[in-house]
Amino acid sequence: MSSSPSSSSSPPTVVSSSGKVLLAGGYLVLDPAYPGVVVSTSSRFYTVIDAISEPSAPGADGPIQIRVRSPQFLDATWLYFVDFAGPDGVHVEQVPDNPNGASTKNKFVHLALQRTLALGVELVSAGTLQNALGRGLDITIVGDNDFYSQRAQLTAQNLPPTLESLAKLPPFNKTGVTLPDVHKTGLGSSAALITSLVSGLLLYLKVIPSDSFATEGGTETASEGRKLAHNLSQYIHCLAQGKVGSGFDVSAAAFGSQLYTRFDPAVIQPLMNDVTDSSEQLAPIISPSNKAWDYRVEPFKLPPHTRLMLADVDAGSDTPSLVGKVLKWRKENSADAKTRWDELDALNQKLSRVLLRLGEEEAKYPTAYRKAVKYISTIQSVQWLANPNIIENEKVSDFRRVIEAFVEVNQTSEEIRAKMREMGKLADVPIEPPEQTALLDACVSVAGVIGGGVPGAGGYDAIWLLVCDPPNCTSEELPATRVERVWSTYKGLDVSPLLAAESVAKGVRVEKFDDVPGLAAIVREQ
Ligand SMILES: Nc1ncnc2c1ncn2[C@@H]1O[C@H](COP(=O)(O)OP(=O)(O)O)[C@@H](O)[C@H]1O
Ligand SMILES: C[C@@](O)(CCOP(=O)(O)OP(=O)(O)O)CC(=O)O
Repeated sequence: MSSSPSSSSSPPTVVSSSGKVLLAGGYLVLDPAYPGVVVSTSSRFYTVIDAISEPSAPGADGPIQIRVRSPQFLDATWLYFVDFAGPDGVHVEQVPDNPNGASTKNKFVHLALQRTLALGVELVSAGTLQNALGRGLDITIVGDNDFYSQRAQLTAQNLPPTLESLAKLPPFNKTGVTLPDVHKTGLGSSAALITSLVSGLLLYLKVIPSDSFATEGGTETASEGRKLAHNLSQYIHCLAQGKVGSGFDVSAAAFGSQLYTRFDPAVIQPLMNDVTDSSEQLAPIISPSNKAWDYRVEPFKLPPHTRLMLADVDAGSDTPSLVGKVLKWRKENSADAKTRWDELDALNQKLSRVLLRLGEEEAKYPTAYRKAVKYISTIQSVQWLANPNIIENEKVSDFRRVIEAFVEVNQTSEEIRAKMREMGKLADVPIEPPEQTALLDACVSVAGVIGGGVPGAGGYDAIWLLVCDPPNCTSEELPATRVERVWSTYKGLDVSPLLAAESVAKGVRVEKFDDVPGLAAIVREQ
């Protein structure tokens, strides 16, 4: 913006939300009968909201302005005027952000501003909201590097595609391209973006209490403010995407890792008309007290001393076209599809149960658990129970039971892969295409690798692995190092690791501006 007003001196509001990986339950999770195993990632989206403190021209009393910038991209500044005078409560209109009158559009950002302010008017009144907005807002949105492919940046710096190289890149690295041209890695950028922006606005404008994100995610424990932010984000995300997906990505961004059961899309149907100023009231529908929000978020997390590894595979698949074909096959073969989905669901649930059980084992028998992880971390999974000596250890039963549970994770994830491949063949969809099968087989046979698969809809996008991560090991001893070696020398596909691990924080989190490495620098640069 050419005449950008300066920002206030108090620290800005910073709200982040996590990315997602659907470990198990792809396609099935579109149906409320089947839960999905969702892991939220340490890679996050950050929304930074600051007040505009001075009039744009001395003495001028201009309109309320909201400027949104995504400094990782070219041509990514959007300026909006907010008007409370019209008949519709609140109107948010994009205006050119430079004297030439040219500016790109961002439907996701525009709808997030428009619908969040509209809900705010209903919940706290137009006057209160106007006061909270003051002269306007300066908003910066950034995503951790993992959300976008860093291949070009690594090549430009002559760095190999390894975790070590990725760690050397500056935080919130510039992509050098416009948003439509960026290569996404599949961590759910739009869901994380919407959830952090909506949550940040609700908090900044005091539509929800300041401690809304102090409690953890999960439908039992989450605050009403977190649930409101989730419901509103689900609605805006569906509207911006022009479709209602299962919503597991927004749920991961809001609540963190979980077993997710989708909501009935009928709840938001009355609001799905894409008119900027709809006369339909949002609050009665979006409110967490609306019983029609029937999603379920059950606790889930990966076992201790294991590590999620993700890799982006530089080929890419179009999720909506895969989904369309699988759902068509399901419709045309309903009896067979039901049997197969029920079988897959039983395996998905078995996987989540045994992963959770491992967490309980660690809590009860930390020493035996640690020893078991250390032991299997140097051996291929097929050999984990092969050595008869492991039953001669002292504390034999705890130690062996932990190993057996890891074997069950391994076998179940392999069975899920097989069933997904079968479904892919029947529906004529490359859910786990042969190139991905070869890559996964190579990875899963590495010593200390517990299991793996293609996340979400599958295709040529990415792979996930769960590997042992025993404490007090040198990097050479770690399974992750061996996996990285496989990836970096792999010939069949171009495999590039992502830095993300499982998020320790559950979904939306309030951040301290100066504590997030690289955030202040990118926000302050103009
Ligand atoms: N850093 C960002 N800043 C602003 N908008 C973004 C950013 N990243 C993604 N988006 C929005 O999300 C849209 C991409 O959405 P979508 O194609 O659904 O991606 P995904 O599969 O990652 O969720 C972009 O067109 C843009 O509107
Ligand atoms: C098929 C699905 O169940 C899972 C798709 O998961 P992905 O992680 O593949 O999704 P994208 O972020 O759109 O690439 C569709 C859904 O649940 O919405």
